[in-house]
Amino acid sequence: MDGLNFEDTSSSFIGVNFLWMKWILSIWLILLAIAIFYYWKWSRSTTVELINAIPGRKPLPLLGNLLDLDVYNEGRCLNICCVNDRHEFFVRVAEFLKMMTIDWVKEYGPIYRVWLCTRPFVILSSPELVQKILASSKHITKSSDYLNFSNWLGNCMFTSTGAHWKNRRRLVTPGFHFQNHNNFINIFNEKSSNYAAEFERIIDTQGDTEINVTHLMAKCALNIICETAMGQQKKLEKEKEIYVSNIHRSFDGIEFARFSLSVSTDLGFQTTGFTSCVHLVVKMNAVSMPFTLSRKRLTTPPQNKLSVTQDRREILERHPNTCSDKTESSEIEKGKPQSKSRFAIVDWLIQASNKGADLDDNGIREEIDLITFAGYDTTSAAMVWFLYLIAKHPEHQVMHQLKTSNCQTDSFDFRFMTKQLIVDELDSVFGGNQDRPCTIQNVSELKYLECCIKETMRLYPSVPYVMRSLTEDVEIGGYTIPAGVTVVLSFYGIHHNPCVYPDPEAFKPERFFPENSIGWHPYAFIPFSAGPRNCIGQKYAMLELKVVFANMLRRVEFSVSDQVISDAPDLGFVLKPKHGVRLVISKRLNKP
Ligand code: HEM
Repeated sequence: MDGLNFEDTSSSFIGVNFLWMKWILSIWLILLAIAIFYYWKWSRSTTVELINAIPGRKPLPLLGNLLDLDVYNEGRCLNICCVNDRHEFFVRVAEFLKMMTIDWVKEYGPIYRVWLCTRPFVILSSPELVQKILASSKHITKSSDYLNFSNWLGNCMFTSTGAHWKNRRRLVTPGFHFQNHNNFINIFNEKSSNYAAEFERIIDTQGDTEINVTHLMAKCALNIICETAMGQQKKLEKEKEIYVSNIHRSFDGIEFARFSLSVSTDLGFQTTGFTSCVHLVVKMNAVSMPFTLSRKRLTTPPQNKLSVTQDRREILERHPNTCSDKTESSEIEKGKPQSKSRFAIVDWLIQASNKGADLDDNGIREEIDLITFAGYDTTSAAMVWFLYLIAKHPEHQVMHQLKTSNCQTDSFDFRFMTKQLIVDELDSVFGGNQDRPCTIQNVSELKYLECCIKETMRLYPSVPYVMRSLTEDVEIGGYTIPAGVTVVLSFYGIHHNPCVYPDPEAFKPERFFPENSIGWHPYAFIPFSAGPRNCIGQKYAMLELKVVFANMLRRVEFSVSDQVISDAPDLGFVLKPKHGVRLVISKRLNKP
C-alpha cells in the first residue's frame, strides 16, 4: 500500500510540475511574441529607416554591427564580451574603437553609421559635417558615454549641459585669460627646467641612454597643472603619485563602463520596450562585471581638494594681490623669481564665489578636479607624441648637423633647408643660452616649433573624438540624423582625411606655414575642438607645450635607437602611445 501511495504522490507531483512548466513556457512564448512584435515595429520605425539610410555595414538583428567590430585574430574570436583579463579587455576595446572610428572612415567616407546592438552611432569626419554640430549652440549635450565621469568629477562643466554648464564655463573662463599667462609661464619655465635637469642627471650617471620618457613627461605635466590650478601646496606633493594612479584607474573604469553603456543603453535614445529588454540582457550577461568594477574604482576621489580650497582662501586673505598680474609679469620679464604667492586658477574661483557667484566650495573642487584632469593627461600625451616624432624625424630637430655634414640623402626634403628648424630657431631666439627662462615674447617668436607642435597634434590629437547626443533632428550631408542619436565627431578622422591633408600619414610641419595653410577650412585642424564647447585651456596648453619644449630641447637631444618603439596609438578618451615611448637621450653640447 505504501508503495502505491508513493507512486500516486509522485505522479501527481509530476503532473503539477508539468502544468507549471506549461504555464511558464506559455508566458515566455507570449513575452517572446510581444518582443518580436515590438522589435518588428521598431525596426520599421522612421528613426531606424533614417539611420539606415546613412552608409554603413548591414546590421544583424539585435546585434547590429557588434560582430563586424569584433576583432578576429588567427581564427580566434576576440569577443570583447568574453574577457576576464583586464589588460586584454582594454586592448580589445581600443581595437574596437579604432575600427569603429578610424578604419571604417576609409571604407564609408566622412559620414557613416554603426549599430552597437540597438544603439546607433553616426560618425562624422569631414570639417564641413563636424562644423554643423560643433558650431551650433544647440548641440552641446554630451552623450551618455560621459556619464561615468560624473562619479568622479561631479557636476562640473565637462559633464553638465544647459544653464549649469553655461554658468560654470562663464565663471572658469577668466582664470585662463591672456593676462594670467604671465603668471603661468613662470611655473612652466620652472617645472620644465627641473625636468630638463632630471634628464641631464640621468645622462650624467648613465651616459647617453635609452629611457621611457613617458613617465617623466607625465610628471612634468602633472606638476605644472597642479601648481597652476591649485597653487603651491606642500600637502599635494605627497599625493601626486596617488593622484596619477587614481586618474589612470578611473580612466580604466570609465572605459569599462563606457563600453558597457555603449552597447547597453543610451538614455537619450528612446526605443521600445523590447530594445530595453535586449539592453538589459546584454548588460547583465556581458558587461555588468566591468560596470560594477568601474564604480568601485571611480569612488576613489582625488584627495584633499576641499582643504586645498580652504588653504587658498587663507593665502588670499594674507596676500590679497595674488590675483594681480602686474607685479608678477614685470618680475617674470626680468627673469626674477617671484616674491609673492603665485596666482592659481582656484583663486579666481574663490574670488568669484566671495563676490556672490553661484559656486560653493564643492563646486570649486569639481572645477579644479576637472582642470587638473583635463590639463594633465592631454598635455602629457601631446608632449610624448611630440618627442617621439621629433626623435623619429631628426631633420626637424638638428638643422645645423644637416648643414655641416652636407647631408644629401634622397629622403631629405630640401625645402626644409630654407626654413628655420627647431634648434636653429631656439638658438637664434635665445642667443645660444641654454638656461634663460622663456618669455611671452620668445614664445611668439618660436614659429617653427609651433608648426611642429601643430603637426604632432594633427597626427595624434590627444582627444581623438568627442561625442554629442542630439536633442533635435539635424540635416547633415544630405541625411537626417534623428534626435537622441549619438554623433561621434572624429578629429582623428578629419586630421587623417586625405581630402583635407594630402599624404596624411607623413609628418610635415611645413603644412602649417602660413603660406601653406591659406584657404583651409576653419574646422580642418581642431585638436581642441571648436565652437562654444571648445577646450577652455587651448591657449594655456599651446603656451605650456612651447615653453616646455623650448627648455627641454635647448639642453637635451632625443633620438630613436633601432626599432624599439612603435607608434601604435591606444585609442581611448585620450590618445596615448600604446607601449609608452622609449628614446635615447643625450646632452646637447652644440652651443654656437
Ligand atoms: C594638448 C592639450 C589639450 C587638448 C588636445 C585638449 C582638447 C580638448 C577637447 C577636444 C575638448 C572638448 C571635449 C568635448 O567637447 O567633449 C576639451 C575640453 C576641455 N578642456 Fe582641453 N585639451 C587640452 C588641454 C587642456 C588644458 C591644459 C586644460 C586646463 C588647464 C583643459 C581644460 C579643458 C576643459 C575644462 C574642457 C571642458 C570645456 C567644456 O566642456 O566647456 N584642456 N579639451
